[in-house]
Amino acid sequence: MIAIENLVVQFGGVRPIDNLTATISAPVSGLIGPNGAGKTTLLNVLSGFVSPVQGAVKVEGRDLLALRPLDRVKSGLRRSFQTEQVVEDLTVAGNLYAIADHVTGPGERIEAVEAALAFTGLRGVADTLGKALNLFQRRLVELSKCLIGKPRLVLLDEPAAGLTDEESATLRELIMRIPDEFGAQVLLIDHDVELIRSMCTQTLVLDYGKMLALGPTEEVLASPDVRRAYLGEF
Ligand SMILES: Nc1ncnc2c1ncn2[C@@H]1O[C@H](COP(=O)(O)OP(=O)(O)OP(=O)(O)O)[C@@H](O)[C@H]1O
Repeated sequence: MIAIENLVVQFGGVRPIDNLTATISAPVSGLIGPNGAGKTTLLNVLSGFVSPVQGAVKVEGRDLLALRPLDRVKSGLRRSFQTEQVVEDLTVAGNLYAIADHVTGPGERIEAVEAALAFTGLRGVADTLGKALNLFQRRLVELSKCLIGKPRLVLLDEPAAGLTDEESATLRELIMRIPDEFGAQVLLIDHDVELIRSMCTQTLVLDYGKMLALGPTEEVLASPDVRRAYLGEF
């Protein structure tokens, strides 16, 4: 469970997060909102790239903001980026070991990498260099990285961007299995409202850094305020 209280992020005169209070508890939750709504900034606060000027965030009751970014990772926070961050000159397995070295004990790293490769179906390309991968494989590497060690909270920033419908469906099925198989909560940003509808039982909608709606996804997407913010896009 992620409990956000009175959170404010300020960049000069811009407030990408403007006094946000929200509790996100579903196993797979969505974070949506128009461009510039503050979605990525919120993920940046959770992962430690951005420090808020005010407010608190608790994850499973623990004060997240008191932890340094690496300690957040060690405590189970994982994150993927809009632009995937695969290291081109490392193999797929090498990319995963680079994470495992920080988050698993010496006796656990091989098992952790193998489990992630098996889950995402990347075992067959474990020895392939990052630069030889297609976009789908790169997105799967990103997801695999999030599953190394003992993830507790997985933050995904547009994980299916640029994928075909078929690839997106495969990725979606994998993400939906994460809570049961890895015991982690998932929070994902996406502009594809149908993807959010099909995956997320709970959705938070941001608009200009404020909460526009939070609740069961179907109810949230039916809200006139939310539909207005999207200017009839869905
Ligand atoms: N480092 C920064 N310095 C100044 N302003 C920033 C910075 N990062 C983000 N912003 C501004 O904060 C606001 C929210 O940006 P953010 O990237 O969080 O939105 P978003 O909802 O993720 O948008 P998108 O859907 O386009 O990715 C925008 O107005 C953006 O220009």
